[in-house]
Amino acid sequence: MKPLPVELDGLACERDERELFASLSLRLEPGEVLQVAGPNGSGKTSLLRIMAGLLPPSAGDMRYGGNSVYHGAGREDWRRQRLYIGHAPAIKGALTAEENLAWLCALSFPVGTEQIWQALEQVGLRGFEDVPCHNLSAGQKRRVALARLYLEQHPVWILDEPFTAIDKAGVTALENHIMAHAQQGGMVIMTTHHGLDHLPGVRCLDLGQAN
Ligand SMILES: Nc1ncnc2c1ncn2[C@@H]1O[C@H](COP(=O)(O)OP(=O)(O)OP(=O)(O)O)[C@@H](O)[C@H]1O
Repeated sequence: MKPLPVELDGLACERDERELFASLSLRLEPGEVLQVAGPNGSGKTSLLRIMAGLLPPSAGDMRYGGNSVYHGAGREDWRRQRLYIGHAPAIKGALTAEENLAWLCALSFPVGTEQIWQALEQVGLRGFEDVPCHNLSAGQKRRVALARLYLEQHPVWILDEPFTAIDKAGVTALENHIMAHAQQGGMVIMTTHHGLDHLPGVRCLDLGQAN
């Protein structure tokens, strides 16, 4: 499923009465990858949460296919279209990788055990399907969360620091998966301190220079 265009229209964010960014406007088309860059504290996570519809902007609007993602039917539609994976893996330690994925996907796109095992294999977790997640390493926990990118069908991915704690081979595999999603017409918005200059066509929004 191809996404519709995303438009940021004069977005601003204030936290604790400090302006992080203002007058942020841009348009993203299907097939685009946007890297949100900037120093620590510049507002990258805040912007991704605003774009995911989890934090209201202090000014401006964001539209998906022409409808505001903050109100009415546009809000509900946006939540069905976008997959947000935050910088914390957001998985439950007492549950296995398989149970975590079944639970996370049930909210939007119920999946079977076979599909979950295939996704866990894709992220290098074959043999760890039944292990409680508190017994996994930091990188393995993040891989469990990232397995959703192989399971769910959202056209827009919003990823906060997806490469954190991932080893070199895992980074390459994830970069390839992100680029393949874009080549199929999907859209990816992500923050990372990891350089992406080697990937063709990635747009960069630098919050360190946005004001
Ligand atoms: N829940 C919150 N309440 C108030 N202020 C917050 C909250 N979360 C973040 N902030 C503040 O907003 C600013 C931007 O934080 P944010 O996490 O968006 O930055 P970032 O660019 O993602 O940083 P990093 O590169 O360190 O992850 C920081 O000064 C932070 O203290």
